[in-house]
Amino acid sequence: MGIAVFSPPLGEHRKSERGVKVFEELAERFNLHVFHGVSQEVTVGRCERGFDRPPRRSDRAKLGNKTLSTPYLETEEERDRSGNGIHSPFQDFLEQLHQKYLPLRDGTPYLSEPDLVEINPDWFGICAVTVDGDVYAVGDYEQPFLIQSISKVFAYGMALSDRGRDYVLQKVDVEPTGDAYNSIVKVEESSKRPHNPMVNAGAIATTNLILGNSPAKRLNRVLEMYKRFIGHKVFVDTPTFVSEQHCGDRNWAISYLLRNFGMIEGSISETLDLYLQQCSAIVNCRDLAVMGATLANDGINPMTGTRAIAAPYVRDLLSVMYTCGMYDFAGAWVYNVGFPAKSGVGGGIIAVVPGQMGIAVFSPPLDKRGNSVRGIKVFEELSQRFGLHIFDPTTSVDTFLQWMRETRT
Ligand SMILES: NC(=O)CC[C@H](N)C(=O)O
Repeated sequence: MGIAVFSPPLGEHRKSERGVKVFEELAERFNLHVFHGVSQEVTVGRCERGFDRPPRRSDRAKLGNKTLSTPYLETEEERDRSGNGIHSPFQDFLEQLHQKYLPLRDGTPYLSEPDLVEINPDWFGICAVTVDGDVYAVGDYEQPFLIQSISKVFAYGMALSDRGRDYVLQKVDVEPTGDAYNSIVKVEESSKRPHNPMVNAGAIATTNLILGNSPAKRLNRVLEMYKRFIGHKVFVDTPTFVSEQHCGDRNWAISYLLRNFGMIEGSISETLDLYLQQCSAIVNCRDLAVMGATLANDGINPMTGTRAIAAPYVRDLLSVMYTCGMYDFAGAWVYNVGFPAKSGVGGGIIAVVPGQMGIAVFSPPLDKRGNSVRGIKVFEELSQRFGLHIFDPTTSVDTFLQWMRETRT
């Protein structure tokens, strides 16, 4: 359906005041949010072409390979290079993507200070984990690297769980900035709160909200949260943390401004340390894909069955990833790729195909916005090839999972 509201009086941001209220209530009452209950089998608005209602399980079964074999690749030969020994045309496609983009040499890896660690610009891993727990992986998917800004999604989830949505929204807004991730220009008194939790200012304010009686206990809670999402313990890379603490004048400046405007409370060094520690956690591409799959699966880790975050907050994380996850490239990403994602300067990009799978790419060379160059290419091609854009009218994303299930052996 289409919905329209007409009412002339304009409220905040010059939008029809009654209009906004009506849409907020409609969305809430009928669960119309596109990321509501992402893992539910039948989702309003995801209609297969040719169906006059959302497809049911039986409809999708009927579609089978017939409809889907045309746009997708056929298996050329039996191969077993994936994370859990799956043979499938999707695995073959990931391998082809890897081969295709490995020679791409654009971009520069991020270093907080020169020669701190060695980063190989040719590291390149791709991993997809479905809500069934199937792993498709290629290249350096087990190479450890820094989670960096991808942590912002998960810290936001913690703040929401600790303080509730209403309180967090008062402290951190959800508006995209169109500025660089570490921009300081939009941190000003009149805005009352940082723009969104995916840029540094908003992320530092978000971390400020995480509960715990001491710095160590707060850090432990963050690490425990990562563990629920990943399925195993993760560690903070101490040299990176120390280096970012030492060289991160911009983040110190942002933090002081935030406190000056009353946007954060308490010790600046305590909050900034926790933020930098959460960024310095070591993960690999497979870990990120599992974290993405957990969000795709309504907050339950498909490998362990553990709930990592309460279901109502998953939608909030996916929404801010969708609108603000790729720094000042977020608009083009939504246009071209069209599913929620978050990048980090460590070279990782995590993405979520709601209800179906998490996908992660790791490749350190970054473009000038701080996004992995190979990562962007891989996601653009994956989205186009398999019609994964959430507004793609030709391919129901539910059907993609079905196809993956049917073609794997
Ligand atoms: N975009 C990023 O990944 C930035 C993370 C980095 N630790 C910073 O705060 O500047």
